[in-house]
Amino acid sequence: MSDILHVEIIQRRHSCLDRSELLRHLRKVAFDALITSGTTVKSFSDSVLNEHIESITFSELNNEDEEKVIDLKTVDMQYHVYRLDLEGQQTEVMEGDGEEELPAASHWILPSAEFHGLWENLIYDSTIKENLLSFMETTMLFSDCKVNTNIISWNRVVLLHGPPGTGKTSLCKALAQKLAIRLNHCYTHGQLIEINSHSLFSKWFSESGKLVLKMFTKIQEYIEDPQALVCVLIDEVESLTHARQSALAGTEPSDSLRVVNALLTQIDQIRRYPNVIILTTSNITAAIDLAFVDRADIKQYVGLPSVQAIYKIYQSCILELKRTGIVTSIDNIVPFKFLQLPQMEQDNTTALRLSMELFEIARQSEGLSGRTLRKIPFLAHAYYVQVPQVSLEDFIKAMHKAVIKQMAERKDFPQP
Ligand SMILES: Nc1ncnc2c1ncn2[C@@H]1O[C@H](COP(=O)(O)OP(=O)(O)OP(=O)(O)O)[C@@H](O)[C@H]1O
Repeated sequence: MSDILHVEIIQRRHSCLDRSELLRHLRKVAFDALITSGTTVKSFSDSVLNEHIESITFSELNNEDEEKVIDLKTVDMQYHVYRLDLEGQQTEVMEGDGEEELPAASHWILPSAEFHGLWENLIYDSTIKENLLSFMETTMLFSDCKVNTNIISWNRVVLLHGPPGTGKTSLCKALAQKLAIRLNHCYTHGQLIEINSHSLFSKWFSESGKLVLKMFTKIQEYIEDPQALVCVLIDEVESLTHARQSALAGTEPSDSLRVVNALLTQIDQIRRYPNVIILTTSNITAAIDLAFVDRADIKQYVGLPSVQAIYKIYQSCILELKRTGIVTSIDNIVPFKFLQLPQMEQDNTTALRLSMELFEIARQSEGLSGRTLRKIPFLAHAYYVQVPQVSLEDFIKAMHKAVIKQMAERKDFPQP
């Protein structure tokens, strides 16, 4: 069985070429026989491609191996042509009983420009991303082929849990976007609806389970379009448990129990549809309602990044600052796997020396969440650089100081 190489093609907005015509043309153009996985090509020697295509990205499904060189002749290429939606986030409001408007959910059409690159920029050591994607692809295949759910059962519910700031919400959004791209032979577009758990259990909302019903009636409208892949994201599902427990303990009106039950019933109803997936997250694993845990097929723990992942996150930040001209240097940070090679010990290039310094900073950053790590370069610049351009060497020094400061500040907020 040959490996699959996904070729994701973003068609320009003004392009009116139809998909098959575009692909026919693309197949005629000779690309380099060897390509590095993850490569994005933005300009082409062919004028038709330049006019109609914004970019092409080549990526292997199970490729955790950065810089892996792929021979295009040996792989099975799967093409995905799509356009990015520019509308961005829309807020769905519900009218409460007192006619006040409550923000109940956020809504995006997928693939959205807002989530472009999100998947690639989430960095984990394990194959979390790939496992989630193959799980979802199997789900969709089984639904498509109408596998009898009384014989083989699966839900369409994913639960990501773990400490705050580890990228769970972003991963759900990125997964929805990736599915909308990869499954675009089945669905013309995706709809992502992020249910606002806070407002769901707010005083106003919990006054009536009717608002939950109203919200799901709206979601149902999207589901009824068979050409749409509908992804429902429920963040912080532990608030659901909290609401149920408070209701049982009598500290909150029993109405909130009705809201929780209404929500669970609605989830059960919509997860039967072949074009629906439900993505949920929680920061407090122990507190998730069992009623909910049982519904999830995938319960994936998302933890704090390891040194290797931290190094890669920092590397991507530096690359971005180089792209934008803030960090100036001819040297590049060496990919993590090359740092480990024995022959590197004899190599004393500036790039290697700086990369080893970055590795040391990564080591000192262990324990920080992905959210904090992505702020370090900003803090480094704001506190210790303060000029429009800086050399890579000085910037790495500034990052080191920023990490030391961050670690010292954390001591003021001891974690339980
Ligand atoms: N492993 C990671 N790789 C790259 N970036 C990450 C990683 N983890 C978190 N981030 C970045 O941190 C930010 C916060 O992520 P996100 O809000 O998705 O986390 P979360 O786990 O849902 O947090 P919370 O539970 O507090 O809502 C995002 O901008 C994301 O890019």
